This record gives sequence, structure tokens and C-alpha cells, in this order.
Amino acid sequence: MRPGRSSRPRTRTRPRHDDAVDGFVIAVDRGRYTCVRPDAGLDDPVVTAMRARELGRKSVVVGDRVGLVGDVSGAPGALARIVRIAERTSVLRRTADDDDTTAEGRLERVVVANADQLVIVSALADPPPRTGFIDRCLVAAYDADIEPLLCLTKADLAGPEAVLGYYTELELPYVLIRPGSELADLRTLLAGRVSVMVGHSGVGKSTLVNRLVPEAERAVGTVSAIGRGRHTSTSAVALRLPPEPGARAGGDPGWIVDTPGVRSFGLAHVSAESLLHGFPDLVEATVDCPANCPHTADEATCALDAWVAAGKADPRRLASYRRLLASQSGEGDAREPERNPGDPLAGS
Ligand SMILES: Nc1nc2c(ncn2[C@@H]2O[C@H](COP(=O)(O)OP(=O)(O)OP(=O)(O)O)[C@@H](O)[C@H]2O)c(=O)[nH]1
Ligand SMILES: [Zn+2]
Repeated sequence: MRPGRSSRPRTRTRPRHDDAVDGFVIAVDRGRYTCVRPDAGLDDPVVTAMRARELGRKSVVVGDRVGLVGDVSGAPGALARIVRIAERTSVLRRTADDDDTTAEGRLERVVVANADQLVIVSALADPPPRTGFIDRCLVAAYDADIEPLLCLTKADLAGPEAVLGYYTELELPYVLIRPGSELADLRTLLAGRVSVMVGHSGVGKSTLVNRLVPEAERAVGTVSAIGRGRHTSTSAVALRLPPEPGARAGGDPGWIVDTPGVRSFGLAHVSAESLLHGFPDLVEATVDCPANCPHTADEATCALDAWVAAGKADPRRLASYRRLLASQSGEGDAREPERNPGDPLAGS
């Protein structure tokens, strides 16, 4: 009888790492993971870690809660090892379709693990708001089971009526930001949670992050080896929010995750059915659709058209949904605003 695998003596039992300490991953760069101990003070050093071989192919991303062994002192040159990844409460993904010329660019990527909230940062002017982009973010948020928050910046330049009108049916939580405005409402919504900030270039995201986390410059500096250019693998960095005035000591003030590398929210990994969850104002209508209705514009019996005609949802929302559907089936690029010439808000 040939000795089967199972008859080999099991000498290589995996170490259990009872001594592992908890860590929270705040940045990732080329195989090095920057972690903080959850109980660490503001001035305690961060811990640099690598993955232990026993993790196999499991990826570690910003927001992961991990077990660390080895040198967790955070002293210069010290390197710890990540031996465990805690089960994730949420996974925010995107398909990196901003680069579909390479196999890597078409990959579905996990942007952040364990986020509670997706803060969609959009300027009210300069650059003008793009509801197509916001709609994509909403799909990603609902798909990941993360709460969306609309953060409308440059409220000193234009009013929010047009954007809010578009989302009337959604009861989307929102905050308005202008230079020097109180950030108390936003801070309250961020406290104790992990919030991911996404937004187009120029909307004032960096300005806002620096206002929320005055040490952000310093914090970003600590992980500056990571760089912020497109050539790096980094697409997210977690920054610790300062404690709210009057907050109990030791309470978790929360984290914001900046996503400098995320330029678009490719949704190729989201099924057509899940896409609809990004449009809760349309979902109800589809109970009247025929079985397996593709909900496309050429589908004469699709109930969505009658729903909109009856004034139960904004026709621009239906148009946006169908643009995303079309982009998923490979028909054109939903990010081209010219596909919807009548609607200046529609681009993404
Ligand atoms: N009027 C006005 N201008 C603002 C406001 N917030 C930011 N800005 C300006 O908008 C420009 C872009 O701001 P940034 O914070 O660099 O924008 P960003 O979204 O981080 O853009 P990237 O750095 O390209 O990712 C800067 O000139 C800011 O001074 C605001 O609330 N009102
Ligand atoms: Zn339908």
C-alpha cells in the first residue's frame, strides 16, 4: 500500500499564536502593513508588519483587524507578523475599470474592510456635482452593506437644491460644508465609526480631511513612504479622528479612510440584480415586472417606465440606473456624460 498523505505523521501542527496582539491595518504598501494597536495612545508608534506565510493567499487590506506576533514594539526597523485576519463586517469593493487595458486593472479590488460608512464627497460647484458618480458610490455602498453619507462641499459657491432634489426619494443623509463652517454635524456622524471618503479630484476632499484631522499632514507623513501617486499600490489610508470634546476617555473616536488612489468606482463585480439595490427608489416598481425582466429601456413590459411616468421616481434616476446596466453589459461607457446630454448633473 502506498503511503497516503493522511498517513504521514502530523508533525507540522500550525502554531496557534496565543500570544498574538490585536492590530488595525491603517496602510498597505508593497507587502508592508502599517498597523496600530487598538489600545495605543495617539503618540504610540505604529507597528510595521508583514504577512505570515500561514495566511496563504488571503489578502490584508486597510481596515482589517489582525493578530500580530513578533516585534510589535514599533521601534525603528522592527517588523511584526500578521498571523490572523478577523472576520470582516463589511467589504467595500470596486472593479478597477479605470484601467481595463491590463489584467490587473480589470481586477476586482477590496478597497477597505470593516467600514461602517461611505462618505461621498461632492462639490456643489467647481467642479459641478456628478450624480452619475454619486449613484455609482451608492451602488457600491448598498452592495457592501455600508451606510452612505452625502458630503456636499463648496456650499458657499452654490446651493444644494438640485442635488438634493435628485435624491428626494432616498432620504439620503447629507451634510453641507463651506470654508469655516462648523463641522460638528459631520463629526457626530463620524464618531466611533470607520468612514471611507471618496470623491473626484478637486472637490475639496483633502481640505476636508485636513480640517477633520489636523494632524493628517503628520499622519500622512508617517506613512509617506507609501506615496500617493498612481504608480503605487496604495489606494487607502486610515486616519484617526481626534476625540470629540467631552467624549469619554478611551472611547473610540473613529477613523476616516482617505482613498487618494480611487478615481472611479467600477462596478463590474456587482450583478445586475444587486445594481438595483443602489436605487431603492426604483426597487418597489419591479414587483410588477415580468419574471426575469432585464429592466432595460427596450423592454416594453418593464414596469419601471410606468413607475416613473406616474411620478413615483425621478426619470433621471431611471436613466442613471439604465446607464449603469448598459455599462455592465459592455455597451458603451456609463462615465461619459455626453450619453445623457439633457442632464448636466448626470456625469460620473
Ligand atoms: N469655495 C470653496 N473652495 C473650496 C472648498 N473646499 C476646498 N476648496 C478649494 O477647492 C480646491 C480643491 O481642494 P482640494 O482639497 O485640494 O480637493 P481634493 O478633492 O482633495 O482634490 P485632489 O487633491 O485633486 O484629490 C482648492 O483650491 C481648495 O481651496 C470650499 O468649501 N469652498
Ligand atoms: Zn423591469
